[in-house]
Order: sequence, then C-alpha cells, then structure tokens
Amino acid sequence: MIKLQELLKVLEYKELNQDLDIDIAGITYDSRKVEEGYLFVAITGFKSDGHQFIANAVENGAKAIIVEKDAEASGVAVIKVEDSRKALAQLSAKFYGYPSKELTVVGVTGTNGKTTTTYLIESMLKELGIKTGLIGTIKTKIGDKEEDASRTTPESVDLQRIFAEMLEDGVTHAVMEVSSHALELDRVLGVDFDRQVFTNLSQDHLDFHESFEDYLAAKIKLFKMNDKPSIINVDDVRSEAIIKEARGEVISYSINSEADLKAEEIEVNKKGVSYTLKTNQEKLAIKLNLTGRFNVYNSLAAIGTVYSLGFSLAEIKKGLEKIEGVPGRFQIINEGQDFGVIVDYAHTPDGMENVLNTASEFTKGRKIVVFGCGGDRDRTKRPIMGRIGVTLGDFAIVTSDNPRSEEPMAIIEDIKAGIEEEGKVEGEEYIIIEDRATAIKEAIKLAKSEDIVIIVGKGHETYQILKDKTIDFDDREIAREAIKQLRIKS
Ligand SMILES: CC(=O)N[C@H]1[C@@H](OP(=O)(O)OP(=O)(O)OC[C@H]2O[C@@H](n3ccc(=O)[nH]c3=O)[C@H](O)[C@@H]2O)O[C@H](CO)[C@@H](O)[C@@H]1O[C@H](C)C(=O)N[C@@H](C)C(=O)N[C@H](CCC(=O)O)C(=O)O
Ligand SMILES: Nc1ncnc2c1ncn2[C@@H]1O[C@H](COP(=O)(O)OP(=O)(O)OP(=O)(O)O)[C@@H](O)[C@H]1O
Ligand SMILES: N[C@H](CCC[C@H](N)C(=O)O)C(=O)O
Ligand SMILES: [Mg+2]
Repeated sequence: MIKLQELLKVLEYKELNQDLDIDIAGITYDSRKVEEGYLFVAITGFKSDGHQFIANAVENGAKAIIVEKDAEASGVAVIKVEDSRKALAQLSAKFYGYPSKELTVVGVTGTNGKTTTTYLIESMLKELGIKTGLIGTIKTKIGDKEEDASRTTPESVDLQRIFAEMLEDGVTHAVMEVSSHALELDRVLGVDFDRQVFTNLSQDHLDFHESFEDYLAAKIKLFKMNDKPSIINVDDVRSEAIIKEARGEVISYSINSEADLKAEEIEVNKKGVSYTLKTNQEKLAIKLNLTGRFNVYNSLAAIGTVYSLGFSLAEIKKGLEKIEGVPGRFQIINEGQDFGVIVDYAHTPDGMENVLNTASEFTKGRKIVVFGCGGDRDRTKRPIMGRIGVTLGDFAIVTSDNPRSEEPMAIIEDIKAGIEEEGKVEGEEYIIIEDRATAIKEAIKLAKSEDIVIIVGKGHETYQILKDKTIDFDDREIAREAIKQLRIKS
C-alpha cells in the first residue's frame, strides 16, 4: 500500500478533485483487472479508449483514476496528466520501489535474434552461478518460476511487478527483450538498464511504425536511456546511427568488419556452428549447438554482454556451449525419417532468408518451405516473403500463419503477388493450402530422402489466432504426427 499523494510525486499533474489522501493497493490500465483500492490509468488506445471504462473501473473498486482527457467519476480521485502511458510507467516504477535499480538489467533489441540472444545470455549467467530472470517472447522466468508471455515486452506496470518479484526471489540479473512497440509505447520508461544490446534491423512492423526511419528511431531510444555500455553489431548498416546516439561505451561485434569481438573461420553444419572468436587480447575456439551464421551474431552479442559484465571468456564459453537450442528456433524434428524437418520462427523477410540460406549449406535434396504471414501485421512484408519462399525454396506451400481479424485467403493473395512477380507457376513450383495443418502434412508427404521441410513463422507458438477464436496449434506436434503417419501408411 502506498498513499496516492506519495505516488503522484513522480508526476506533473492536475487534480480534477482534491482528495489524494488515499491508500493505493495496486495499479492497472485494464478496467477488467481492477480490484478494491486500485488506481486505474485510462489510456487512449488504438482500438478503444480507456476513458470509456472509468465507470467499469469504479464499479470494480478503483479509488483513483488517471486520465489524459477531461473525465468525471464520482466518489474517486481523478488526476489529469499529459500522457497516460508515460504516467503508468512512472507510477508503476515508484509503486514497486524501483526494482530495476537493484537488478542488473540487460535489454536486447533488434528485428531478429532477441529471444535467441537473451537465452544465450541467460545460459551463460546461470552457468556462472548467477540467479537470473528472463523476459521475452516465449516466457517470463522469475528465478525458477515460469509464466507464459503474451507480449515480447510486457506493459510497464506488469514489467515493474515482474522485476519486483525477481528481486524478492533473490534474482540479481534480469535479461529482457525490448521490442520497438515497447520503446514507442513507453513500456520500458523508467527501467534502469545496465547493458543494452543491438542485434540487427530489417523490415518489420511497418504497420505500426510510419516508416523505416521511425522504426529505427524507436530502437535508438534504448541506447539513449543511460550511459551504460552498449553491445552493437557493426556489420548492420544501422549501427552507425545507433552508435552516434549511444551515451556510454560501445562494445562492437562483427563477422565482416573490425570490431572488439570478431568471429573468424566460421563453419556451419546441420547441428551447429563453430568459429574462432578474436578479441584485442585473445583467441578462443567456440562451438555452438545452434546453427546458421545468424546465430554466430547472436552468440557474439551474448558474449560481448557477459564479457562486459566482468567475466572472462573462458568462464563464458562453458555456458554458451551448453545451450542445446531455443524452442522453435531452427528446431530439428527427428522421428527417424530419412529427410530433414525444421520448425523455425522466421516471420520477417530477413529471418526467412537466413533460415533458407542456412538450410542450403547442408541440404543435398530439395528445400520444401511451408509459410504464411500474420494478419493485422505489416502487409508490405508479405510479397517480399513470398518472393523469398519461392526463390530460396525449391518448392513452397503457402498457407496461413495467425490470420487474426483478416481473411486468410486475402493474406495469401498478398503473398502470391510477390511470387507471381518471380514468374513462378502455381501447381508446379508452389501450391496454396490455406489450412496450416494440411499444408504441413502435405509438405511431409512430398519430402523424399535428403530433402528438408522447413516450416517457418510460428516456431514455439502453441496456438493459432483465428478471427473468432484461438485454437491449440503446434507446428512441431503436427509435423511429428505427419511423419508417424507416413510410417503407418508405408
Ligand atoms: C499495438 C500495440 O502494441 N497495442 C497495445 C496497446 O493496445 P491499445 O492501445 O490498442 O489498447 P486498446 O485495446 O485500444 O485499449 C485501450 C485501453 O483500454 C483498456 N480497456 C479495454 C477494454 C476494457 O474493457 N477495459 C479497459 O480498460 C485497455 O486495457 C487499454 O489500456 O496497449 C495494450 C495494453 O498494454 C496492449 O495489450 C496492446 O498490445 C496489442 C494487443 C498487440 O498485439 N501488441 C503487439 C503488436 C506487440 O506489442 N508486439 C510486440 C512485439 C513486436 C516484435 O516482434 O518486436 C511486443 O512487445 O509484444
Ligand atoms: N541474428 C539474426 N539475424 C537474422 N535472423 C535471425 C537472427 N536470429 C534469429 N533469426 C531468425 O529470426 C527468427 C526469430 O528469432 P528470435 O526469436 O531470436 O528473434 P526475436 O527478435 O526475438 O523475434 P520477435 O521479434 O518475434 O520476438 C529465428 O527463428 C530465425 O529464423
Ligand atoms: N512478435 C511478432 C511475432 C510474429 C509471429 C507470427 N507468427 C505472426 O503471428 O505474425 C509480432 O507480433 O509481429
Ligand atoms: Mg522474441
């Protein structure tokens, strides 16, 4: 419990009524989650307006309301601020006692590789005997406790609550993914980062950010937040803009250019990669159980981060080499079949290109790729992904991803536009099967010895979001079942 007037010290505000001597039991931005004695923060959203739910919040027990528009509510304190999302972040950090100040917080941003890099950092820190917390796309881990994640980066109040629970649980280091949505919508405002990491920047989310420049500007925000060291991929052309804005020391990593950490003599095989890590002082052989050149980048980002936290490369190597894989990231499905099956989370043009190129490095037969694109997301990436699917794959099955509120066939049409530009013929070089489970089964039926079936887009997801419902759905389970069925039939 904290007094409202004490909480409000962190804000500039105007009270619309005077009684601020109230105990606040909790904070939320969702009227449906309000409990007795809560502070409800009304946010003007993209879909609806939180101010419309004030009465609902009061009914559920709210004692105070933060608004950014004039609003009335009888019997409760009403406080007006300039920006509700910002206020939510500031109030939450104060409510939970600024837990991120006491934790060592690592934030990882970039279009691709965030989840993988955070898993690698977590693995290394754990191996060093450190009690860690993890926040990201797949799950939230608070010490030994796990929660499903619904966002890559939680809303500010949820994030601060998670940090507070981590501290209570004896966690000292929190590793988190920071999405561009989070940076744009102030979810990480007030978080005291100790390290910030840049993986790469390529096309995604142009539905949400107005232009690629805006997308970059959102990412840059993380590096302007404090003067702690930043770990940056200098092979990415956008690194220059980030380095310009970074306020603290820059630790660079690369494969192609000079950098503090450089990977040389890279060898890629089906199960992993090996390379020589070169720093100003030492050389070290690294063997990673994750494959693809892109994972060399992710591992360099992770090494740079843990190294900069004061650990030696020899200490770091053990935890890095121990990790067996990240769920749904180039995950090999092996049911004893004589062809390869990979489930991967690539859902951007760059991710898809990387995964298909990686598969080429060790596949003798055909690459059969199954993919779709998410609904209510960047439409401009659809034709590009279509083009990549049919040019880097030998045979493509275009299907649904998470259609959300959109018509599945309309999304597929957007993908098809890119395929047709390549002059590919339906029925010969690609087919369309709207139902994803059927598409996966068909790909597996088509596979011959030495081929590889690459199912991208949904990775670790255990659901499919349709217009009117979310159903249980797991690419990996469907693939396994389909392989078993082949055996029964033959
Ligand atoms: C585009 C976006 O990020 N939107 C987020 C935003 O939603 P919004 O502003 O549209 O909210 P809204 O639905 O209009 O509602 C407005 C307000 O009314 C409240 N409300 C609503 C109904 C009600 O009965 N009572 C009530 O109080 C809502 O809780 C909200 O505070 O604020 C909401 C509350 O925090 C988020 O849940 C929501 O995430 C949506 C669902 C989402 O899909 N976000 C995705 C795109 C996202 O954030 N993705 C990134 C990863 C991207 C990456 O790959 O890098 C992520 O970090 O997960
Ligand atoms: N460094 C990288 N560069 C390019 N592509 C990558 C990289 N790392 C991973 N990928 C590809 O992107 C997919 C997603 O990887 P990962 O989950 O680590 O990224 P993410 O940034 O967390 O994604 P999201 O934004 O959805 O949370 C992988 O399955 C792989 O296909
Ligand atoms: N973090 C990404 C995940 C996309 C995963 C893909 N399966 C989809 O639904 O588009 C997003 O929210 O855009
Ligand atoms: Mg992620």
